[in-house]
Amino acid sequence: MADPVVEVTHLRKTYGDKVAVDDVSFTVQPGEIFGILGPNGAGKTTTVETLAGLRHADGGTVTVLGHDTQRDPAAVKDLLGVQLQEATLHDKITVGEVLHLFAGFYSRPADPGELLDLLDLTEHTDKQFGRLSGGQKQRLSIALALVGNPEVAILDELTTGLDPQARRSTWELVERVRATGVTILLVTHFMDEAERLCDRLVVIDAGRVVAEGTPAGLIDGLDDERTVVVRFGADDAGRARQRLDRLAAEHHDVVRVEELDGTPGEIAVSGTPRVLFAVVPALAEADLVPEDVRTVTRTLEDVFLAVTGRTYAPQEPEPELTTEGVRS
Ligand SMILES: Nc1ncnc2c1ncn2[C@@H]1O[C@H](COP(=O)(O)OP(=O)(O)OP(=O)(O)O)[C@@H](O)[C@H]1O
Repeated sequence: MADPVVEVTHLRKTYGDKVAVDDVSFTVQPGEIFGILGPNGAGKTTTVETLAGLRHADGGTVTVLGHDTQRDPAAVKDLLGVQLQEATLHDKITVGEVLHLFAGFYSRPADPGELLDLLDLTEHTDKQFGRLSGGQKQRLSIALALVGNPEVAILDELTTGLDPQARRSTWELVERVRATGVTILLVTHFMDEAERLCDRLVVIDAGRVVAEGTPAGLIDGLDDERTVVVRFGADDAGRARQRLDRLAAEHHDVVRVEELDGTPGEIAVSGTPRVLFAVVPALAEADLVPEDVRTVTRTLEDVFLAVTGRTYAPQEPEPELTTEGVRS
């Protein structure tokens, strides 16, 4: 395997009594989109800011292409491009001006024209920052992270506040940037974003890594319970529930039957990977024709639930940390 581009080992960072990052380790390989995923306050931004040498670590080491970012932050200045949350620029500065200004800070900057093209900003070159839409501002912030021609780009909460279409086009841009050879460290609290974009990721909760792997590998590593959801109209719902409850008592592939909140008449039947083979004949035999049948696809949210015991709520109130980094 190639030498890692980023290597974080036992990283620890406190703010007074608060342990924001507690013994975090991971490595990022060249050309990867590597995710740092977790709810608000989990310690993601602190991790990447410390990794970039912008904050002082209390323990552990971080190297970027072999350079220790704590001991020698200047050595990584040209190697690492950082797009952090809520970049604010003067309202009157234009897209073209700000890119040229930032390009002047680096020894071998990217071509601003090429960057504008890459990020679909060419037609907005003369637009003032204050007049850009949310999506355009995000694209400019990615361009600014790339203007130094870095080997590694850190993108932090890129799509927060964007509408679904702008999110999807931002995802395509991130893939376009990776295709140029830049390794990407993507910080996000969106599970779907991590699942869609990341080759590998760490899930961070209360300052600690609680899961690590590829999105598919993490999901496949869950137990092999499967769920089928069937929906019935008001006339059949009661009879269907009774039939499925009986099935759960009789059939070893069916473990649980629950009515789902929200949509009346929706019944979830969980069991082994063969649960579907039990449900369909039982319903057919009783002539119960569902209005809808779907199987539940498992996601990183199920991984989070499995490793933390909590439902994933990205905006959940911050966990209280004790000095040991344990939720009190
Ligand atoms: N400068 C600071 N002083 C004190 N506490 C801080 C500081 N910055 C962050 N924290 C705390 O450290 C913890 C981790 O914060 P951090 O911003 O790294 O989390 P995050 O996962 O990036 O969340 P978010 O997505 O909300 O930024 C939080 O409890 C936060 O309140």
